[in-house]
Amino acid sequence: MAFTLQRVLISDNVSPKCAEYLQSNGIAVDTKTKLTKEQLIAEIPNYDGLIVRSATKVTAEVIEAGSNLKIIGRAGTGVDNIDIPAASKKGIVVMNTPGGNTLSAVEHTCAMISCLARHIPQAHRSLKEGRWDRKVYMGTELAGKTLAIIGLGRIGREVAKRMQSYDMTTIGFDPLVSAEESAEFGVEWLPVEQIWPRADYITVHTPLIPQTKGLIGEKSFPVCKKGVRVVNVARGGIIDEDALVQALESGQCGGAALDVFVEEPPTNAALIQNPHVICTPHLGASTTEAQTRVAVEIAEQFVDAVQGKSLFGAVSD
Ligand SMILES: NC(=O)C1=CN([C@@H]2O[C@H](COP(=O)(O)OP(=O)(O)OC[C@H]3O[C@@H](n4cnc5c(N)ncnc54)[C@H](O)[C@@H]3O)[C@@H](O)[C@H]2O)C=CC1
Ligand SMILES: O=C(O)C(=O)COP(=O)(O)O
Repeated sequence: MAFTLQRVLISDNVSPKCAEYLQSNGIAVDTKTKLTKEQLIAEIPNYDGLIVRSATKVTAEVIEAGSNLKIIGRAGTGVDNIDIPAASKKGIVVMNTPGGNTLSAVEHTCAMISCLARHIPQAHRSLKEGRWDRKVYMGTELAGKTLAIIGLGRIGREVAKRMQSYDMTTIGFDPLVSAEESAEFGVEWLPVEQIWPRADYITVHTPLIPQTKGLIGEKSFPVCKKGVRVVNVARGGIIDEDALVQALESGQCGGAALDVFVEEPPTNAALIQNPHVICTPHLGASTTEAQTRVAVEIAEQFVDAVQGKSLFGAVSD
C-alpha cells in the first residue's frame, strides 16, 4: 500500500532529525508544539500526517477533524494518548517506535530504585538547604532484596538483568511470557498473587490498558510486605494514586519512585508532596540517544510507508 504524503505536523518536542529526514524525502513539515486542544483541531485538517510524543492527546475528536489525515506516528513507545480504534475506523495508520527508547527507560528505572534505597533526592535537597542529616537518611542495601517486575517485555527484562548485578533476586509476572523464557533472563515467573507478599521492591513495565489500570491498588497493597517500595516508569494509573497515598501514609508502602502520573503535569499534591515520594517529570525517554533514535525511526517508517515498502511499527486495535 503506497500513498502520497504532503505535509506533516509535528506537535511535540521531537528531535529536529525527524523533520530533516522527512524534508529530504520531499515531505513538508511544520513543528507546532504546546497547541491547545482547540488549536490542534483547527490545524489538523491542513495535514495528512501527524507525529507526536506523549503530550499531544490524539482523541477521537482530533481524528474526526483530521479530514486529510492518513498516518499518525508516535516517536516513542506508549500509544495510550492516541485513540487507535477511532483512527482504524477512518483507515488511518498508527505507528510507534518501540525499542528506540527502551534503554533510556531501563536506566531511569534502575536509577530510581537506587534513589529509593538510599534517599538520594531527599538527602541532596537537605544538604543544599544547609543541613547535614546523616541519621535521617540511613538507607538499606539492595543486595539480598527481592525485586518484582510486573511486565517482562522490552523494558522489564532489561531492568531485571541490570538489578541482578546488585545481587537482587528478581521475580516477575507477565501473562504473555512463560516461566521458561523468564528463567532465561534470570526472573522467577510467579502468578501475580504470589508476587505481592515476596517483594521488597515492585516495578511496573506494562502498557496502560484496562487490565493494568490500578494493578497495584487498594487490594494489592495490604497483601504486600510492610514497607514495600514501588516504582512506576511506565504509565500513570498502573499504580492507583489514591491507594498509594493511603499506603504511604499508613507505612504499608515505604516509598515510591514515579516518573509518570494520571495527569501530567500532576495535580495530586498529597502524592507529590509526600516525603517518601521521589519523582521526575516523565523523563524516562528523555536522553539525547533515545530522542535521536525515535525521531529518525519514525521518520524512516513514514517514508517506508509512503513508498509502500513496509508498515513496520504499525499498531492496530
Ligand atoms: N517513562 C517513559 O518515558 C517511558 C515509558 N514507557 C512505557 O513502558 C511500558 C512498557 O514498555 P515496553 O517494555 O517497551 O513494552 P512491551 O510491550 O515490550 O512490554 C510490556 C509487557 O507488559 C505485559 N503485560 C500486559 N498486560 C500485563 C498484565 N496485566 N500484567 C503483567 N504484564 C502485562 C505484556 O505482555 C508485555 O510483555 C509502556 O507503557 C511504555 O509506554 C516506555 C518508554 C519510556
Ligand atoms: O515512549 C513512551 O512510552 C514514553 O512514555 C516516552 O514519552 P515521551 O516521548 O518522552 O513523551
